Amino acid sequence: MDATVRKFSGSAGQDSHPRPTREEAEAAVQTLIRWAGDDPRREGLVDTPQRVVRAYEEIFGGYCINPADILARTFEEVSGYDDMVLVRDIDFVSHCEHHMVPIIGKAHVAYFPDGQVLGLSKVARVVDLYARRLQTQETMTEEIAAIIDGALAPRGVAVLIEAEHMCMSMRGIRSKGSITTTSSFYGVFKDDKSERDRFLSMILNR
Ligand SMILES: Nc1nc2c(ncn2[C@@H]2O[C@H](COP(=O)(O)OP(=O)(O)OP(=O)(O)O)[C@@H](O)[C@H]2O)c(=O)[nH]1
Ligand SMILES: [Zn+2]
Repeated sequence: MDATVRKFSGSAGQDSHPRPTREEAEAAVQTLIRWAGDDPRREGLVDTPQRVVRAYEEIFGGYCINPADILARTFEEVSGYDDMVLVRDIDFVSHCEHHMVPIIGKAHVAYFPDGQVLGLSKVARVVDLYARRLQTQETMTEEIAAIIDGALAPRGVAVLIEAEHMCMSMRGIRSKGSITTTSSFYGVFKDDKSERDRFLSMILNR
């Protein structure tokens, strides 16, 4: 595959959108520096376009990872364990797709296994993958729940995300410290209020 084409895109379905070259991306950063009112030729800024483009490769590296690969390995030898598995307080930094500034938060992910469990780190890796794309909090919440549901076929999945949006605190309304909560429930968590409440009490009463 052409290295300039993103292999695994986000939810917008841009799989075949060719990437600009590194030089084009660096030139765009130079333009933004000039737009901010500074001189991209001065010493402190001269290497900034290269740095920003390298940083973007890391911050937006989630487009190049296939979530199915992360979740491909499961374990069945868990002595019949079939109660809730909850991975709580998974820190993430994402970027809002409207302003491209950080969304900083925590994700809590639970599922009810049906014969197989995931490696615990894989849950955090899935959160990290979707965080490293341009996002809305709602989309990210739903994507995490849907990929775990599809890959593991568990009896239920619950995802709750709490995050602060820098686009609300550092600009615009400048409302600091407001936290947005989103959740997505599948299977048992959707159908059984007592299990949903147990999940919520495990993460909210801490
Ligand atoms: N639903 C949702 N909205 C988001 C998220 N991140 C940012 N936003 C909102 O996206 C909206 C974009 O609104 P616009 O009116 O198009 O943009 P804007 O003029 O920059 O809006 P203000 O932030 O109100 O200044 C804003 O209300 C943001 O708060 C998110 O994850 N989910
Ligand atoms: Zn925003």
